[in-house]
Amino acid sequence: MAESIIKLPYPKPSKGLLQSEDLYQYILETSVYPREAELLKELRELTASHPKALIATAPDAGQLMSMLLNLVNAKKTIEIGVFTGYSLLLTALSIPQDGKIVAIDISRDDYEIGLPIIRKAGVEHKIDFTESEALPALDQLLEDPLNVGSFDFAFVDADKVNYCNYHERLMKLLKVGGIVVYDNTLWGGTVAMVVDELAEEPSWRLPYREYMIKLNKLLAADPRIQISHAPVGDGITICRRIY
Ligand SMILES: C[S@@+](CC[C@H](N)C(=O)[O-])C[C@H]1O[C@@H](n2cnc3c(N)ncnc32)[C@H](O)[C@@H]1O
Ligand SMILES: O=c1cc(-c2ccc(O)cc2)oc2c(O)c(O)ccc12
Repeated sequence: MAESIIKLPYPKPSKGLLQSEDLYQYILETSVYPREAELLKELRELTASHPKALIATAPDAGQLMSMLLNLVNAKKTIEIGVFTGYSLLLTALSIPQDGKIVAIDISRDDYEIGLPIIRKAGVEHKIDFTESEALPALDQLLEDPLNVGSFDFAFVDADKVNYCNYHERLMKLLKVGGIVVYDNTLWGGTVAMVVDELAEEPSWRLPYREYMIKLNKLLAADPRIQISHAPVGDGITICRRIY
């Protein structure tokens, strides 16, 4: 109930994706928040006071991801872009006790904000956090032949400029049948905007729009994957490696 009266101080990433913000709130309040694990809610609420709260993974996208993790019985996963750990905790809660997550972020600082809640959830043992640029970290994983074709699931939510580079590496790390989810693939609806509409957008957001358009074309043309471009959160593209 309280959720409906909390006003966020920034435009929500659903902007442009649904018919209205009210409809997005309806989805969150009817179908997402009531099913959200208590400690995930605690982490989301803790993150809401962070100056960069806007970049956290949207809870409706997280809910779909959790279902995908369960559907493929994911045990060995990669997360690129941790921030305070909403999607990380969600993943850790969705995989079995002996599951493992290679979590990569250039900074540990924000991860440490959420870490006490991850510990309270009793899932820290599933997480191998690496403070690094993601590209060299993925290249290092690829050096071990045991990692090649071994991951069930990956979530990419970091520097948009490198998503296409991450894709090439993840195609090698994922097993056939494995899933990679890319976040922000509708970039606030801007991917479909025409020049006049883009004039309303802050200029710093425009390069990210270009990266997402490039990624969307690359994914649509990649015969190694089956895809679904889902308008949840800020848009996610679900890719299943088929060979
Ligand atoms: C959108 S946030 C991730 C949100 C997170 N998935 C969540 O659920 O809250 C992006 C994160 O990517 C990290 N990042 C940016 N560039 C990176 C890079 N080159 N390699 C790894 N992490 C990076 C940032 O430090 C930031 O924490
Ligand atoms: O506004 C943002 C910005 C990012 C972002 C930009 C550059 C990086 O190196 C990492 C992240 O990511 C966002 C995001 O994931 C989101 O869901 C909403 C907004 C933003």
